[in-house]
Amino acid sequence: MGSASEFVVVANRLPVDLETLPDGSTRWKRSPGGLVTALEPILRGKKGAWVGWPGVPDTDLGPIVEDGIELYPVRLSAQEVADYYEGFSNATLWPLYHDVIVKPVYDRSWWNAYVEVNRRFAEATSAAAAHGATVWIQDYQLQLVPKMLRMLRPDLTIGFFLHIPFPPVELFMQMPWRREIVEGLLGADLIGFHLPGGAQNFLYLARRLAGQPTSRGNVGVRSKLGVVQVGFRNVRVGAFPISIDSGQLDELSRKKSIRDRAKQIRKELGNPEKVMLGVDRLDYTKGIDVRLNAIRELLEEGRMDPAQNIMVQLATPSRERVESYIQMRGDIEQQVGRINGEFGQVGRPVVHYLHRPIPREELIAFFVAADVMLVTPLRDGMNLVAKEYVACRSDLGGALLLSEFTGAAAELRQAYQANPHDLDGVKDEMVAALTQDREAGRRRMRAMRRQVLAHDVDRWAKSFLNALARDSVAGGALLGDELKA
Ligand SMILES: Nc1ncnc2c1ncn2[C@@H]1O[C@H](COP(=O)(O)OP(=O)(O)O)[C@@H](O)[C@H]1O
Ligand SMILES: O=P(O)(O)OC[C@H]1O[C@H](O[C@H]2O[C@H](CO)[C@@H](O)[C@H](O)[C@H]2O)[C@H](O)[C@@H](O)[C@@H]1O
Repeated sequence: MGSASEFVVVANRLPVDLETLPDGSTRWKRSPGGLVTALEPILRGKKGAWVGWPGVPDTDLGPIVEDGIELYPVRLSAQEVADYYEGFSNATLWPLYHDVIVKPVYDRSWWNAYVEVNRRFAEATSAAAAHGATVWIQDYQLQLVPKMLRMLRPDLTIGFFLHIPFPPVELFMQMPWRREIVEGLLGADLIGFHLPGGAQNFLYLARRLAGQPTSRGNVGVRSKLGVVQVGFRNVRVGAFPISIDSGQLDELSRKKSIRDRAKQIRKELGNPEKVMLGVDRLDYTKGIDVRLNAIRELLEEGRMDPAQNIMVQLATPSRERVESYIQMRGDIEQQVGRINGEFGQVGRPVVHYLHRPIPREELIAFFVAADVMLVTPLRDGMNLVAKEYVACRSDLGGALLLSEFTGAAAELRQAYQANPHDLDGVKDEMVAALTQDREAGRRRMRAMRRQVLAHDVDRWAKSFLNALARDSVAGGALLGDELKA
C-alpha cells in the first residue's frame, strides 16, 4: 500500500461490494449502478485511491488494493446503514431529487446520521489525501463532505459531482436542512451536474439560501452565471454529462463469442420477430411499470402480436429494505404475471423477467440481441444503459425507445423519444420503434453512435478535472459547454 494519494475519489460505495457466501467466506463483487460503471475505468487509469463503504454493515477493514485501485473502506454500523443510506439518502434525498415520484420522508434522526457519516467520510478522505491532492467527491449521499473536508484540509482542491438530477427550487425548499446542504456543497471548488438545468437550479438556490444570514453570521455568497462567490473563494458550477467506456463496449460487442451468444439468446426466446429489452436497477424512477403497461395495452388492443413480440426485463436488486422499493417490486412482479397470464402460452411467456445482476459479457450479448431497447424512466440523472445499448450496436441494428426525462435524452436526439407520463405516446413510439424501416433505423443508430463514441467517460472525467485544475473560469463558460461540443 502506497502513502497518501495525489488523486482521491470519494463515493458512498466502493467499486466492489463485500459478499458473504453461504459457507461464511467472503469475496468482492462489482457494486451496482452507473456511478461505478463510469468511475472505475477512470480510477484504474489514474492509479488513484477510492474512499467508500464496502456495502455491508459493521465491517472493519484496513486499506486494500483491488484491481490496481487503492481502496479505503469506511465502516458503517447497521443503524447507520438504516438511517444514513436507506433513510436519509434513499427515502429522503432520492425521491426529493427525482420529482417526488414517491413522497420523501423527513426524519431528524436520519439527518443526524447523515451528518455523522459525512463527517466520517471527510475524516477518512483527509487521512488518504496527500498534501495539495485533488479530491473528487461523488453524489447525493455525501453533500456535506466538501465543506467538512475544506475545514479539515484547506490545502486540497475539491470537486463535487452530482449523479442524479438537482431539483427545482420549489421542490428543494421542502428540505428542512436545505441551507446546510447548499453550504456543504459550496465547500467545493467546482460543482458538476449532468445537465445545465441542474446547474441553474443550484445557482438559483445558492443565491436564495446561502446568501441569507445564518446563526454564525452572513456567509457572504454572491452568484453570477456559473460562479458563486463564497467569501474570498470562487465556487464554479457547470454541466458535465457523464458517459461510458464506449470504445471498450464497441470492441467487446464485435467479439464472435458475444455475437454467437446473442443469436443463441434469440433462439432460446423462441426466435420471435422482435425482442424488446429492459435493463435497470429495480427502482421506481426507472419506469419499468410504464413499459409493462404500454405492452399490456398494445396486446389488449391487438396492436402487438404476443407470439412475435417478446420482452426481456433484467432487473438488478436494489435498496431492498426501503419500503417504496419493496412495494414497487411487488407491483412489477404482479404486472409481469398478469401479462403472461393473459397473453403467454405454456413455455412461451411474453415477458421474461430476471431479478439478478447479469455478468458483463452476457449483458452485452443481450444488447446485441435486442431489436428495441426500452428506457422509460420517470426521471433519471443520465441513464448509462441507453448509451451502453448504442455503443454495442456496431451493426447499426436496433432501436432505442428513450424517455424525455433522462439526462441521456439531451444527447441521443435520434432515439424514439417519449414522455413516460403519456402512455399513448409511449405506445405509439414503441410501435414506431418495432416497425421502423431498416435504413431509417440505421441512420438513427449511426448518428447516436457518433455522439456516444466521441463523448466517452474519459472525455467526461477530463473535462471535469481540467476545469477543476483551472484557477478561474469566466462566468457562464461552464454552463452547457459539453452539450454544445
Ligand atoms: N440486471 C443487470 N445486470 C447487470 N448490470 C446491470 C443490470 N441492470 C443495470 N446494470 C448496469 O448498471 C448500470 C446502471 O447505470 P444507469 O443506467 O446510469 O442507472 P443507475 O446508476 O441509476 O442504476 C449500467 O452500467 C448497467 O449496465
Ligand atoms: O449504490 P446504490 O444505492 O445501490 O445505487 C446505485 C447507484 O445509483 C445511482 O446512479 C446514478 O448515477 C449514474 C451515473 O452518473 C446515472 O446515469 C444515473 O442516472 C443515476 O441514477 C446513484 O446516483 C449512485 O450514487 C448509486 O451508486
